Amino acid sequence: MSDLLASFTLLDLCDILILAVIVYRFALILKEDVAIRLVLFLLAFFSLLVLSCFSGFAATGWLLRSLFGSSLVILAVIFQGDIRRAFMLMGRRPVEPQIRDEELVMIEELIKATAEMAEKHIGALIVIVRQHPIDHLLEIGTQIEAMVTSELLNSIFLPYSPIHDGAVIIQRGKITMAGCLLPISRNPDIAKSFGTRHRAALGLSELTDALVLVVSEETGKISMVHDGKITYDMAAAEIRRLLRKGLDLKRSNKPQPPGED
Ligand SMILES: Nc1ncnc2c1ncn2[C@@H]1O[C@H](COP(=O)(O)OP(=O)(O)OP(=O)(O)O)[C@@H](O)[C@H]1O
Repeated sequence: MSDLLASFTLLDLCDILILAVIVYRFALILKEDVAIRLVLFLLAFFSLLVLSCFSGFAATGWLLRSLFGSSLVILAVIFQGDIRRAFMLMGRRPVEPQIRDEELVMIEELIKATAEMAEKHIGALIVIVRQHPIDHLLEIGTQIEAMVTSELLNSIFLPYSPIHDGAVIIQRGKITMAGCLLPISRNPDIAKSFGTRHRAALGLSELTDALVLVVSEETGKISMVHDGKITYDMAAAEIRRLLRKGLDLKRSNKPQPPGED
């Protein structure tokens, strides 16, 4: 030990300090963005390798030369997560919602109807059933079996229509009921500004996976409710995006009957 200390020079001290800096910088680099990390890592590595060749830093030179031999393996280990992600992205096609033409038409009808009703401040509540059945949660209602069209939705919710109060239910791409009472949410955190129409939408969405569109009679704003959450004052593009996504998820979760795509 005393021999070791006696032969310890200033050069050795610098050598150890350099090693400490390399380890420290290396730890910091790992926290940064992958591309920057890679460039910085390679730059630091080769600069130090060259430096150590022309200086007397034996330990640093030895370490870097040893590392250089297996640098590819080391890089693969350090960046394994990023490399895996890059390969996965390379092999993956962009995910577009898989949605049928009839559903696209239905979505456009819903967007048209809600926009028209919002403009005229006609209140509306429209439930789009996905996987969970909701029949046991509906109190009253009138059975209908009709295509989803903006004209029909507009006329159902007209104030003098006998079935304008309550919710319209859309199942399997058809309007199946109107004038339905939904369970009201008991969530105390719902903003006081939301009345029973919005609370009914929230109540159903807390119990099922249905998507619910609400047009406020008072403000003329359109909201979408799902999973017990409300997105208030939505533009048509956002409604379209969420409906497409929601109906696509419905399909991907559900076992397909034979013959269906
Ligand atoms: N449980 C329910 N299920 C379905 N619809 C309901 C229910 N309760 C109330 N509604 C509908 O909401 C209407 C009353 O809306 P209210 O003004 O209380 O709510 P709101 O959330 O403030 O909506 P708006 O912004 O349109 O006024 C009723 O006329 C009825 O059509």
